[in-house]
Amino acid sequence: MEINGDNNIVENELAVEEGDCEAPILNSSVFLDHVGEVLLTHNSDGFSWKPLTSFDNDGSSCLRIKFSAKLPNEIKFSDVYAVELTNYGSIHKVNRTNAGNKFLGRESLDSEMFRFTVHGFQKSKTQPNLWVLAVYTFGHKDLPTCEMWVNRLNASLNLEVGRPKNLLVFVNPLSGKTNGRRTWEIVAPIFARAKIKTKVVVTEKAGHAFDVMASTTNKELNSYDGVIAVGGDGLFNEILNGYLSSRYKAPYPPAPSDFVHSVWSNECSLVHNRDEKVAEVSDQNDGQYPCLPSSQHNGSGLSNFFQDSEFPYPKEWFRFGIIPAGSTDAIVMCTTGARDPVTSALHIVLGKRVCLDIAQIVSWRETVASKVEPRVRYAASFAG
Ligand SMILES: Nc1ncnc2c1ncn2[C@@H]1O[C@H](COP(=O)(O)OP(=O)(O)OP(=O)(O)O)[C@@H](O)[C@H]1O
Repeated sequence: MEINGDNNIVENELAVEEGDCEAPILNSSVFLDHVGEVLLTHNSDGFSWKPLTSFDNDGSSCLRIKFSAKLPNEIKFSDVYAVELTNYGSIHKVNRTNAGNKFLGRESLDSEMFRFTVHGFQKSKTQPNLWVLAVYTFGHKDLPTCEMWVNRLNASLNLEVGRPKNLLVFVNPLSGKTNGRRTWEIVAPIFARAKIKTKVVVTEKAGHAFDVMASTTNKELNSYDGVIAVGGDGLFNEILNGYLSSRYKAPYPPAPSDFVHSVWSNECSLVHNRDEKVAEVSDQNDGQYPCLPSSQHNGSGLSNFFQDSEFPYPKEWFRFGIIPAGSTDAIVMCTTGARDPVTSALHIVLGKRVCLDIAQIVSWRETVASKVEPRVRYAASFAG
């Protein structure tokens, strides 16, 4: 490790393995707010720091040690969502004084300097599914040093894959107890810091999000990395249904009349009440699907999904997110495991994802003109 006399950055070329094409490890002596002077090190997958002032060895006789030990001293880039230069200002340093006195072992000193801030999260100790914002502010007397760290850390963040850059956000102002707008105001700064562009649509009535999703052109939809619901389960389902209603091309299962006809012609055992149009397969056929007309049943139908030439599979994944503001929020309990808007926002900006199974539910209804028409709904399952 090298630190020059002025505490400026020194590239530690020796730390780079031969043939390693990653950026060389970078070390700097900087000040970490509320901790003091540290040696900050940029690694291949994150950064870490070590206090530069000596501490008592036993780790128990000085409050300062206890204080420092509470903080993590290594952060992975996968857990960081923004790095920014902050204004010139105070850094609180902790200076050890009265070393022999364990109750007076710390003194806080403020210094003015240039600063940069790293935004990440920490898991709550009591509820690991709950993520809380963590902010690390570093300071140095030279602006170029801070700028260099910001550039270097941002360059590493840019290598993180799967993070969204542009999102369509629906806010239901009436969700829960009219929580939607307030919830969005709480989490919007997280998206802004992460430099994620958001187009926000505040819904005006039931069905608004469905209509927007169904009528948005595929070209416009392609410009987004995903769609976020700030609301409850109802809003999420509306978005999902609006998205799929005009785009999903799977064939429907047979109408009850086709089903009954097919079953009779195949002489399958069936209990059928013509009046109620209910068909039930006997035990003998449990777990099979023998009575579907072959013309209508072509497996899952997934091969037809998104084969619309206007909607070529644009991205490997089109994502749906939910920031809970509703009255039950069952979906987030299955995804993040915490009914907390900040946790959800962090999952989204960091590009975390879970697989989503979609079930198509078709029910048949008879119209006034005695025509049987399908009524199609989609439901998401997060079982994985
Ligand atoms: N501006 C609006 N005015 C009235 N209804 C709306 C509006 N925006 C969305 N909705 C409808 O409100 C329904 C419920 O919304 P949401 O799921 O966000 O909140 P919620 O309080 O959790 O409700 P629920 O428990 O019924 O799901 C949605 O299905 C949607 O159709």
